[in-house]
Amino acid sequence: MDGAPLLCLADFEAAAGRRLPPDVWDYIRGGSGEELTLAGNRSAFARLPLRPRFLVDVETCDLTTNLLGASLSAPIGVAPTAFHRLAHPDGEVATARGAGDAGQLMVVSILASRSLKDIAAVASGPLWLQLYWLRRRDLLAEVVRQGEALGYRALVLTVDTPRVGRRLRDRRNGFAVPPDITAVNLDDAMMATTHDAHTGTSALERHAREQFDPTLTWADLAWLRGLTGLPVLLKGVLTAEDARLAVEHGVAGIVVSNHGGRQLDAAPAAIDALPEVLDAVAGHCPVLLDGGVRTGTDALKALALGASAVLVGRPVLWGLACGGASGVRDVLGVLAAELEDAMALSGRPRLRDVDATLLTRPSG
Ligand SMILES: Cc1cc2nc3c(=O)[nH]c(=O)nc-3n(C[C@H](O)[C@H](O)[C@H](O)COP(=O)(O)O)c2cc1C
Ligand SMILES: CC(C)CC(=O)C(=O)O
Repeated sequence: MDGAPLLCLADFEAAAGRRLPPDVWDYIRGGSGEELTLAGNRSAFARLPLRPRFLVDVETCDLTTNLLGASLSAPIGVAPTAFHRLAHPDGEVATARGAGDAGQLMVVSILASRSLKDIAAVASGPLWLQLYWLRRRDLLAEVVRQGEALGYRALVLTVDTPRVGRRLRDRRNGFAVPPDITAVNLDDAMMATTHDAHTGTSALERHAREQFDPTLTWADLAWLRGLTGLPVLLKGVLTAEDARLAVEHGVAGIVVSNHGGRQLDAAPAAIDALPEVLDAVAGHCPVLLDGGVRTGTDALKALALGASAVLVGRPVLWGLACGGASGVRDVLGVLAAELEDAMALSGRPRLRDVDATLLTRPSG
């Protein structure tokens, strides 16, 4: 790693930005359109002050939790992001090592650049598998079967990507995935278009237009459920209406997410969408959040509103770029240490003490 100590996630971001090629850096950091939602994910956290309580014994703060049967050292996990080999030659294998060392959950993207098998072989923590609904259902089914056989414990179907958002940085850069980095769990021929660079367009946008199935509806979930006994979560839910439908369709969990501001620009900030989703879900399943979580106090705010856990996307790629597996472990470790600190300093030593009174004065 660089000489300067990396003390917070912003330090990892700055160091990663110095290491990665400019087009890869733009792909990772960018959002869609005017990047309003990307900015909103951060500014919405900044608008929420915390209400600390004092004269509470905070000598020991307990961050351990259980999510769908998995024990975690903290309610913090790795959001699914594509092609980790863009950030480090070992790719998702390094990420899985780092997340396992940190005792935290990793959600592996269907567009991972290392095999599900190699990732599972090094993972000491729980793995979930994220899916995009492909037009080639045979390939989708095969990935699900493989994931289940390898011990992945849940499926996370991303619903916010019937096509890829208008990511102008990638279009300007004519971004394409380098030829030596591929989504190895899918068919080579199917993935070939991800490598086609054309100025003014994004290869990933074109690829998704061809390969992602935009006709997906609620009725199709039954097909996925019929393939597997694994719990299915939906990622990308932002409204009470969809949350209610998700519960009616028997999902095991929901990830409130706007895809890190990369899909519909002007979608609400993730933390702003969380309360209406939690309200609609009414405790029927765990609700997680991702989007803009950069500090322990951000995580604390999401937990105070009722999230079961938070996931981080870009920060994990920063950690990977800075130091492979140990960089990922350190990013997750810094976030957990900051959360522990925030719990102590706000007088909430156990996760069950982290409730809405941290944000809003109780009535009466
Ligand atoms: C480079 C990159 C690749 C991503 N790839 C995927 C993906 O393959 N599947 C998916 O469901 N979400 C993907 N996402 C979205 C993340 O899962 C997550 O929603 C988002 O990064 C969270 O916001 P954060 O980066 O502010 O933490 C990607 C995000 C980034 C930045
Ligand atoms: C190819 C893309 C759909 C991967 C992704 O989810 C992203 O870049 O945000």
